[in-house]
Amino acid sequence: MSKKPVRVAVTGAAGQIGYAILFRIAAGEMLGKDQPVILQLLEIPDEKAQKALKGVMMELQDCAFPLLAGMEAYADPVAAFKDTDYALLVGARPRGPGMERADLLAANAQIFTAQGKALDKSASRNVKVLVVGNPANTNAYIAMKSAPSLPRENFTAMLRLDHNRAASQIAAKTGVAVGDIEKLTVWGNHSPSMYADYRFATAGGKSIKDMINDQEWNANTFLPTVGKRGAAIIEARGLSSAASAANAAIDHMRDWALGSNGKWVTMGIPSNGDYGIPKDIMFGFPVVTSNGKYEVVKGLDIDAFSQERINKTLKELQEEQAGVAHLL
Ligand SMILES: NC(=O)c1ccc[n+]([C@@H]2O[C@H](COP(=O)([O-])OP(=O)(O)OC[C@H]3O[C@@H](n4cnc5c(N)ncnc54)[C@H](O)[C@@H]3O)[C@@H](O)[C@H]2O)c1
Ligand SMILES: O=C(O)C[C@H](O)C(=O)O
Repeated sequence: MSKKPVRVAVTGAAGQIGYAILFRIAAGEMLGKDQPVILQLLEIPDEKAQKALKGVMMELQDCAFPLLAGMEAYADPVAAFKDTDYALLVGARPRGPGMERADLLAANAQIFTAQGKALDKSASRNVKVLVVGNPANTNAYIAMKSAPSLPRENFTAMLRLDHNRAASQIAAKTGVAVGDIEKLTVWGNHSPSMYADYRFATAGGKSIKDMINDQEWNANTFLPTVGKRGAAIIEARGLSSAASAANAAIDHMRDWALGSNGKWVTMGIPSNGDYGIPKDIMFGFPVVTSNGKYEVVKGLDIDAFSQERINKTLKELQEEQAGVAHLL
């Protein structure tokens, strides 16, 4: 017997990431090849954006995806999030060349307050929310705080792109297959302050740290490369990353919904106080997922270098949070 369709809301559905993600969701790459989906697509109430969204929907229709059980366009978040089981909050103002993420805070705070309230009002009580729109951690924090009747652990931010970028840089450095890398994580904010940590990582049971054995490369090449990758892509394309961001969002939601089979993945989640991160800070942590839930990997040793990096990214998040406190 075929499964009952689930509802997947995607905001910013006519944008770049929307165009890269919707077809993959409808093809079953996010929730499984046996899981029908109904897409609830939100765009701003603007004629051009709504028309572009209609065009994307025409293309989705033309794919004749067997798993696409329905789709609808919306301009109102309360309607778009009605009964939704998954919400991918992508729509936001993307950073352009030379623009700092902090500049985006105020503009995006309004969007995520309204969307948090809308989720609170109309989404499934079990909704899994992933915030992709930048600044992703703080936007996720705002949405969570604006949705007091939903469990706080339902709100997450995307650190998976940083995780995947880190894995690929390590694979290129060591020659191991990227798919063999395990126990990698990225702590903190989705910003250049994030701390990609390969101290526990292995490939084929061998320590990545021992293979690299070069702290100078870690501090002066690896971390800046991963941290500034988003800016490097903007510089190269004139547009922020889209296909790789969509891919990371699919990875994040798939692992959350279907489990990571014991493997570590990185998710931005509201802290429960682990590793000294104050409660509710939306922070990248190593997690293992199963049965639709995530568990922080506990008991990892934090050395002096790591603590310094974690403190730096935490401080940035606390400053971002303080910057929006008056809106909550
Ligand atoms: N977390 C990450 O790793 C990561 C990676 C890449 C991009 N991003 C961020 O994702 C966001 C989207 O990127 P993009 O390239 O798709 O941008 P885009 O400009 O191509 O598309 C964004 C879309 O969102 C829509 N939108 C804006 N406000 C909205 C609202 N309130 N409700 C619904 N829709 C709204 C816009 O009309 C637009 O169509 C940006 O904030 C970008 O910085 C995050
Ligand atoms: O930095 C950005 O605004 C783009 C995005 O967050 C990215 O990491 O590619």
